[in-house]
Amino acid sequence: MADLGVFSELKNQQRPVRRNDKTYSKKKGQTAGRRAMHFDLFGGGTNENDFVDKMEKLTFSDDVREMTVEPSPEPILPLEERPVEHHHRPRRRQKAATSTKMANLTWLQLQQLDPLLSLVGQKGVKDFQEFGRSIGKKYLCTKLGEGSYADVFKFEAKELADVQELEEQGGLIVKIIPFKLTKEVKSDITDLDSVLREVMLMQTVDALHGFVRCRGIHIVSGTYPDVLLEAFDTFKAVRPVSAHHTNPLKDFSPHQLYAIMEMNDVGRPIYHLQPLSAFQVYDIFWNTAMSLAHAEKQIEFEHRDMHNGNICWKPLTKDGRLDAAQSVIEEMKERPEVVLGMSNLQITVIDYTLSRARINDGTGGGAIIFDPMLFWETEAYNAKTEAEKRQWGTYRRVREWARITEFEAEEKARLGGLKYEATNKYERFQPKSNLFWLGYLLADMLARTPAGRGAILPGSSRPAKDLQIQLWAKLIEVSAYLNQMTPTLLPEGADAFIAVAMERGWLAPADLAAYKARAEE
Ligand SMILES: Nc1ncnc2c1ncn2[C@@H]1O[C@H](COP(=O)(O)OP(=O)(O)OP(=O)(O)O)[C@@H](O)[C@H]1O
Repeated sequence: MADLGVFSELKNQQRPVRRNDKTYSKKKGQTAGRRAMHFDLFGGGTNENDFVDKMEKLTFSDDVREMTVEPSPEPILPLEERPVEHHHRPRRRQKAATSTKMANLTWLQLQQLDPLLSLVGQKGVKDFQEFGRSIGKKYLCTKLGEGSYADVFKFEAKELADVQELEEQGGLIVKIIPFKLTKEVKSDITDLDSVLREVMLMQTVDALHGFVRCRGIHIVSGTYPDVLLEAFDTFKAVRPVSAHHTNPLKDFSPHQLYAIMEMNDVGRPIYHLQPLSAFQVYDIFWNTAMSLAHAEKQIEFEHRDMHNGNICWKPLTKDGRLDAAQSVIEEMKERPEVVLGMSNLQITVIDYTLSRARINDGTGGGAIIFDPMLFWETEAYNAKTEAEKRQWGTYRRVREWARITEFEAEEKARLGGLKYEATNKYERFQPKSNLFWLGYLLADMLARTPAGRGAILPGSSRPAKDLQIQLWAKLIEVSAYLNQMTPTLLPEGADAFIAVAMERGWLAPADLAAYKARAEE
């Protein structure tokens, strides 16, 4: 399939990031805006570098701080409104390293942290309590959600004067990932390598349209601050179905290491959006497909875990509109040239824990970041609901394709009489995985869509009705294509798929142009 090069004109704004410690220091400095936000979270008013210098002294010590903490009493739990409709990968959160382990860090272990600290521009490990004190002064914290590894909080400015500024910067979300230096087979706390990978991926996709902005990353150690513990408890009380993590004071030692990622607020996961209109599904699906296509070209990106908790939406405009404007569908006289964007949803792909990308170092030969997905080699999860089957079926499809590609590479080498260079199968660039996840995404949304009359927005004019019927028909066709076609016959990846979609009339050239215009803004 001819590559239309539809994304080649978009500027490559990647910040070069290198893997080897010699080159970490070459990483571009943060912009003033970023630094300001970064600075805020650790108690503004002084030079951040002074603070970093102070923090430098805050490296691990051998003295074990004895600490008995009474857990806060669990409040009476009201029923959560609705259950989560996606499932995190089966990694139980287990007891973290004990305080003795943390206190016994050797010089070698401290050396281990060095690449991560260099990557985030830190000279030492910061103090988690200090972080808590400074954010507590300025922000109200709400826990938004949790994943297999992390807790995610939303920060809202307390002072009216700061509210607008924060809003203009796109809000403030903080993901807190406890991690340890070593990989243990039976532990589910993230290890240093995984954090390094996620940090590098965050920094790499940061400049790409349709991906979350990374404002800053901090490496801290210490006891979970009260301000976050309160938010943690409230979440458990209000959303017991989603709250799986136990109180961090119970789980973690006072020397626990955490990576804190500051991001812009990209709204809520799409599983919250129901029922979905044709305009919404069209926008969510094609925006995601085009963002993936662009990322494939720029950084050989594969998401590999794009379930419905990892795509978020929020209104594009300040009026908060979340679907086609009533006046537009009532007064529509003919099909508009541009359909993309009618729902007014801004779509962002998040969570790159399992993602694969080539770090852009400006040479085209940057390091490849990938998760070996060892946990997924043997499968123990028994999917029950249709939604679970869709999600787990997609992990399986990705794995099968990786196995086929590996087998083919071996065979090719054997037939050519060449020595087979063993490569981890997840290291290879197999953008078809993006197509499998796009197939999942569309099927998931179509399954949550009302049938018959409910599929058409009330008050629609005849042309608006026809447009919605047409959009649904095409989306169903695309879903069948992505989900029923044998993988070998599918295009190479999302980029090639966009070309097919244009040829088949599933995506209008004007919509592609509208996407590009927004991406270049
Ligand atoms: N930038 C953001 N803006 C708004 N909400 C966010 C943001 N980042 C994360 N969230 C919320 O937090 C939840 C968990 O985040 P995330 O998926 O990154 O965690 P995780 O531990 O890596 O999850 P997983 O188990 O899927 O690997 C998301 O489903 C989303 O609701």
